[in-house]
Amino acid sequence: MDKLLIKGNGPLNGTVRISGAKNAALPLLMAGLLTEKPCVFTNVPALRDVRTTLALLGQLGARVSVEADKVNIDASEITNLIAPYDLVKTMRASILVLGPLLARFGRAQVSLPGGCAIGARPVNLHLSGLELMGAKIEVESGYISAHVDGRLQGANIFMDMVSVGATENLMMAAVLAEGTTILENAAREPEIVDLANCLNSMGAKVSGAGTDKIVIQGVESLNACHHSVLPDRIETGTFLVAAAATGGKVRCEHAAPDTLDAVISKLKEAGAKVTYGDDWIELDMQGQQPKSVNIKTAPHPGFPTDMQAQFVALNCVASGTGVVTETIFENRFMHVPELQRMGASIDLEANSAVCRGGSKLKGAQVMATDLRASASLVIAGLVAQGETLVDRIYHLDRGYEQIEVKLGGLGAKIQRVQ
Ligand SMILES: CC(=O)N[C@H]1[C@@H](OP(=O)(O)OP(=O)(O)OC[C@H]2O[C@@H](n3ccc(=O)[nH]c3=O)[C@H](O)[C@@H]2O)O[C@H](CO)[C@@H](O)[C@@H]1O
Ligand SMILES: C=C(OP(=O)(O)O)C(=O)O
Repeated sequence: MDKLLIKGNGPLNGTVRISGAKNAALPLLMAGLLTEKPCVFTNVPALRDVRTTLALLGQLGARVSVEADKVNIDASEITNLIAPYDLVKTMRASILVLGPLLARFGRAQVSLPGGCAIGARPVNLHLSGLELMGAKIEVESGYISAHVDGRLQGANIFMDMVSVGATENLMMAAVLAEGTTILENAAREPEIVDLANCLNSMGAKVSGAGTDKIVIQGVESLNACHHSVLPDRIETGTFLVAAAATGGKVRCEHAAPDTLDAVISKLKEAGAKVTYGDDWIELDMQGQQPKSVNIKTAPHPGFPTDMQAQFVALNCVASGTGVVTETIFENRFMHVPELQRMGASIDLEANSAVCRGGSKLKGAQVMATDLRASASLVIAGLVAQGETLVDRIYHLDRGYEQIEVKLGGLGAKIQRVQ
């Protein structure tokens, strides 16, 4: 099993190219199921989750080809409407085939994703929304079986929690439904706007994406698409935090700074100089020790839960005490015991991590437990004295494209080992 070996060696410096966003690419690729016309996606990141998605689409009968960062999907001949446990268990976003398959073919069977390390992550909002659109749904033997007589029907759907995945699934179902669907209390993440833009380029009628009320007028069929995936705001934020933690200066290119307001504001509060243009962002820590910041995660435009672990690592080496509160997932502090193994001073109190800064971290063997927890251990390893060995980096490979190569380009001493 691959591991990362990191030798803490001072400030990161240089320029890094940001990849397309995992969380935009996965729903976009699933949207390829909505049409029999060819779909071409560019700026698709080379990630384990993307490979899983393409395997899933292939298993359903779609023809898929990949040339560098370009993915072609031809879903004209779907032969199978079952998303099996083996694939769904490795990637929860597999649930996003449900809306498109049901909308286009009137039935689908998808394995229940089940819980995962960061929380229970139920899919009740996905299912109740589809039921309001006329789907009959049964959950049996670990599978969701859904069917609809005729077409899905537009509906008024109020989601009592803000869910990115449910908003995406229901939006994809609604584009081919008969009549108008209104999604209220919708998630407002930039990846939802990217999906809506892509669907509209295929002939869908979606308005309001990026607000909490999305209105979708169903159409009978969708056209081909050619869409470039939004840059990854979480990958960008991770490199910026790594630069801040090491006292360095890093410029991220092919980025989307307008998706990073909450993160930029916290980096500035930590003492970093942050500058940006349309598609680049640069952080300069000017050799200074960062200051601890308080953070509370929230749905967009609040502070993203996917950046929480990286800021816990930053707070550990900053000056002062910072309180990091997680409000989205009930078990998203698994990086804390691993950071403690490296000498971090953190107390867990309910859903908050009280991070006492100023720790001199020491390299250790640590275990990645989920995607962003892994990123926080890598950041800690870059700052720690001596060698850090991060085990189980298959989590990291789900969401970061060649992180060791990109960090190496910024001067880090990091290598993938067996
Ligand atoms: C592939 C992808 O885009 N993943 C992102 C997506 O995950 P995902 O779409 O799974 O996350 P959600 O926004 O759905 O989850 C938010 C909260 O709602 C709860 N919930 C969700 C659905 C539901 O039917 N019932 C329910 O109770 C979840 O357990 C969680 O507590 O948004 C999360 C929150 O920004 C991010 O951390 C993930 O990186
Ligand atoms: C939690 C994440 O992803 P997923 O929803 O794919 O598990 C993440 O990207 O941090």
